[in-house]
Formats: sequence, C-alpha cells, structure tokens
Amino acid sequence: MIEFTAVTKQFSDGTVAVDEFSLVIPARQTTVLVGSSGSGKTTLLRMINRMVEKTSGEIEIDGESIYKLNPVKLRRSIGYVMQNSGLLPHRKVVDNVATVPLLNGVKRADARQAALALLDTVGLDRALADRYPSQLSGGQQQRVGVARGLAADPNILLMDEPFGAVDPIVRAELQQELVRIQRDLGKTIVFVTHDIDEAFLLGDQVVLLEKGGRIAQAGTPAEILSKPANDFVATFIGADRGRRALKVEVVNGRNVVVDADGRPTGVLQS
Ligand SMILES: Nc1ncnc2c1ncn2[C@@H]1O[C@H](COP(=O)(O)OP(=O)(O)OP(=O)(O)O)[C@@H](O)[C@H]1O
Repeated sequence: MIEFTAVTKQFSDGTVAVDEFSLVIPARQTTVLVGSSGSGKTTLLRMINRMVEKTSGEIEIDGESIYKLNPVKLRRSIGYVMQNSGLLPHRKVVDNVATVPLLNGVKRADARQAALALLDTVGLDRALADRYPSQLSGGQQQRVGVARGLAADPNILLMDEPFGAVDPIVRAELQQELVRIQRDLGKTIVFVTHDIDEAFLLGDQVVLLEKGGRIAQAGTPAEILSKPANDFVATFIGADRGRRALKVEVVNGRNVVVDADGRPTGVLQS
C-alpha cells in the first residue's frame, strides 16, 4: 500500500504542481491517475520513487516513510515505465532489460536468463533479444520497457503514459497484455494517462485529477460512471455522450442497447 498524506510539490520557479494531495493506493491493484495536461500526474508518480522530492507532506509504503529509505535503493526497488520506453539506444534489448538487476548485483548469466524469461512475459520473441532498440517497432519498444520495469521483480510498478505514443491498434494490444500480466503477477501498479477509456479499462481505482493534483473523484470505474461527483467529472468522462449514455430499445422482443446517438451497440442478455 502506498499512502500520500497532504503532499505538496512546489517547483523552484514557484509552480505548485501538487497541492495537499492525500490518497491511499491499495496493494496488488491498479490505480490510474487520469487528468488533463498539467494536472500533476507525472509529478505525483515521480514522488513515489523520489525522482521528484516533495516540498511537504508524507508518503509511506507499507506504513514506512519513503524519506527514511536510501533514495537510490528505493528507486531500484520500484519499476518505472515511461512513454518513450526510455531504453538505452546503444544497448541490446536483453541488456536494457537486465540493467537494474545487474546494478543490484545479480550475476550476468542469471540476469540474462531472467531477462529472456521476461521477454516471454511481455509477449516478445526471444529472437529480438540481441537487437538494438532502434531495430524494434514502437510497440515492441514499449514491451521491452515493461519488461525492464518488471526486471527487479518490484512490488510496485509506476507507468507514465506507457502506451501514449503507439497507434490505437497496438495500444489496445498492449493494454490487454497489461491486464493479463497484472492478473498473473498482482503488482501494485500506479498508471498515469490522460485517456479516460484507458483509465476505466485498466483501473481498479481511478483517480480523476484537476489542476494542482486536486482529486475531483476517486473510485472504481463503476462508481464514477454511475455517480459522477460533479460537472467536471461528468464532462471529463463524457457521461452524456456516445457509449457512456446507453439506452434500451425493444426490437423484435429483445432489449437492444443503443448509444447516445441512437446507434445499436449490443443486446441485453437475460
Ligand atoms: N521541473 C519543473 N519545474 C517547474 N514546473 C514544473 C516542473 N515539472 C512540472 N512542472 C509544472 O507542474 C505542473 C504539473 O506537471 P506534471 O508534469 O506533473 O503534469 P501532468 O499531469 O503529468 O501533465 P502531462 O499530462 O502534460 O504530462 C505543470 O504546471 C508543469 O508545468
């Protein structure tokens, strides 16, 4: 479990990116931080592994303040996946995946074997292990990024818009892979996106943020869909649009579900 209590981050130029933010992030679930650009998502994520230092407040992991831990050790114990994979261009795929285990003192041959197994986990052919990142597609690079994030077998995986830069079809594939990986591994995942559909697909807990990391609403997708807390949330999730506002029409004695524009999307099963 990760717990933020009244956390504020003010950058040196005076920008208050996060203002008195409090949240419990349960273990072994996926929590998605979603909000528009500049709402403080990345800042919040990076405070968990101390890539960004707080100005005030407290962050605890399993009841222990992260400020009592060695920052380098903390960072290496938490997986981190970013939008443009962040792979080292001059290192082969397998070496990119093995980077943190090697830093943690794992023997080279063991780290390589573990890295190859992780390529299986993320759905990549082992034949790609000796390629360089530039010889992979964007989607493959992101899979390597996920494998690298998992390499130290962290309890916590931080993911910052990891699928933001790939095309919609590959993105949908990567999302499904993440759902499967999470089902198998049960990590505590904190996932940042500005895409509400992605948030509802992946999140056990979805946290909608306004400027300054202000929580507009936090809950399960069903809770948020069924009861948007305010107009901001309703607009953000598109509560009255498309397939968020379904209606039933009886056709041939069956309940046909139509979207807000009257387009049929399916049939209710009894
Ligand atoms: N190093 C910095 N110095 C000053 N201001 C910063 C710094 N990093 C971020 N900010 C500001 O803090 C606010 C929150 O930024 P942050 O990157 O956390 O938002 P975000 O929700 O992740 O946005 P995006 O979706 O565009 O990545 C923004 O106003 C941003 O300009």
